[in-house]
Amino acid sequence: MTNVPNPNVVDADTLTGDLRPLRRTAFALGSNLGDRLEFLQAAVDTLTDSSEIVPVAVSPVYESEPVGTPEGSPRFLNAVLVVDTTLSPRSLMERAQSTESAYGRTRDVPNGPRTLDIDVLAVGDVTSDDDDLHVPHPRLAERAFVLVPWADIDPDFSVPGLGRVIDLSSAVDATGVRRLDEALEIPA
Ligand SMILES: Nc1ncnc2c1ncn2[C@@H]1O[C@H](COP(=O)(O)OP(=O)(O)OP(=O)(O)O)[C@@H](O)[C@H]1O
Ligand SMILES: Nc1nc2c(c(=O)[nH]1)N=C(CO)CN2
Repeated sequence: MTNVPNPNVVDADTLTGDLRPLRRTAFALGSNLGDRLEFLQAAVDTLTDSSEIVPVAVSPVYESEPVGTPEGSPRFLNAVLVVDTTLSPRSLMERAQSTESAYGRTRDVPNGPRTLDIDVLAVGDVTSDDDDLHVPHPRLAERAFVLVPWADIDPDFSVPGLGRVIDLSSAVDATGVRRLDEALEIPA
């Protein structure tokens, strides 16, 4: 049987202007290679350099030991960027991946050190179970390095199927997730 598009399913990217819903969206930013703070700032600048992505807040920066990475991997800096956007989860992931590539992210060693890692955490109340796109991000509820910064800036956001960010954050062990004095900026 051929694959006939379902006329009742609207791809948000094909809609224009006011027809597209504006969705509260969060990106997780991470770096454990090179000038980590500079790479996180580059991610904020690049992701928000679009009329379709309106920055809402960027979290403080946290440092933590790497979780689930090869022995001897360097420590991570992590932050969360919250935006409002009309773009679909897939467009957002494509922007995240092109931004990672622009700042030297390679994928040669599984879970190896990376200049920049950007995950799409959640896009409003949308869910996706495609093989290459899981939204909300399937590992977010176990990651203190994601939930602690996210709770700083959007505690009441309700993650589909999981509940409020602040409640998820309170439920994880945040030992070793250390807030730094250095701050990221949202471009003017
Ligand atoms: N919500 C999502 N955000 C970003 N990538 C996703 C998402 N869902 C699925 N992926 C897929 O995950 C693949 C691997 O991404 P990546 O190499 O950045 O993983 P990772 O950061 O090492 O691990 P993790 O996903 O546990 O943070 C990507 O090619 C992408 O297709
Ligand atoms: N502390 C910390 N550990 C990790 C991180 C990360 O961003 N921070 N990202 C991973 C894969 O994306 C695996 N482990």
